[in-house]
Amino acid sequence: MAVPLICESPARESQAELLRQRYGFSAELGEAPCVLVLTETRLELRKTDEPKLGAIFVDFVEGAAAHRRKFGGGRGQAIAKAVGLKKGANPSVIDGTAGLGRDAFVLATLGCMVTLVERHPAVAALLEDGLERARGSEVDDIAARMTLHFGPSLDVLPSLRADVVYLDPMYPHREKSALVKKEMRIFQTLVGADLDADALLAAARAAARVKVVVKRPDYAEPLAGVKPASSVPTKKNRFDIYPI
Ligand SMILES: C[S@@+](CC[C@H](N)C(=O)[O-])C[C@H]1O[C@@H](n2cnc3c(N)ncnc32)[C@H](O)[C@@H]1O
Repeated sequence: MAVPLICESPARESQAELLRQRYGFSAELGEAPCVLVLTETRLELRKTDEPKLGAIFVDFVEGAAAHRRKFGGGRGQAIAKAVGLKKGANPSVIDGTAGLGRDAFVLATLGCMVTLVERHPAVAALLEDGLERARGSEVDDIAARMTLHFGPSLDVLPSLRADVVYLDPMYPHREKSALVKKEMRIFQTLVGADLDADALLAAARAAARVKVVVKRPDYAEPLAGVKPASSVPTKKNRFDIYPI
């Protein structure tokens, strides 16, 4: 079902129409579980039957992204260690499952050139909007290191090459953690589980010069059942490392 996109700002109706055409959004609200709303200032995703959950949007300038940029631990963070951000080394990275771009933003903040690949049209549109708002802001230089490709990684990866390919596919949540954070609930309604994720490992290996890094929940099997050479653990996840 096409995600509807409605426009709350008369001044931005032509931009809304451009987004509908580019990503195949519909102009009718219909009975879709989620709706994109173009407000005066940003693009938001809302869950239609649970409006109290609030909205999802991409914000690289303020909020959690700003907090992590300033106080997140820099190159000491597990993701930086996994990707191989040693002193002076800024590997190029393809993020093959970009989502809301949080991990990609962390890597770009630390100096990596990051190519983001996202196949879900609503998520790609949110990312595009977040990147646009980052331009000309205090994180302009970081946004300049991020390039977005809309499409499935299995199609896009063969034409790309980078030192590291990073993957973070959605993983079916355990029964008990079904009451995941409100944001995840909206996101899961929209995107669902990435049931074809296993196929990504081989495509990622073909595109990477140095290594593939896969983020997994700590309780999850390795991607495609392939044992990594090593892992960097965090509180709830781990980064599995596959050297080339
Ligand atoms: C768990 S989220 C990634 C979160 C991301 N690491 C972040 O920091 O915001 C997974 C995302 O990958 C996307 N995705 C999954 N498989 C993909 C594929 N084969 N090609 C492109 N995007 C994919 C999903 O649509 C979803 O948005």
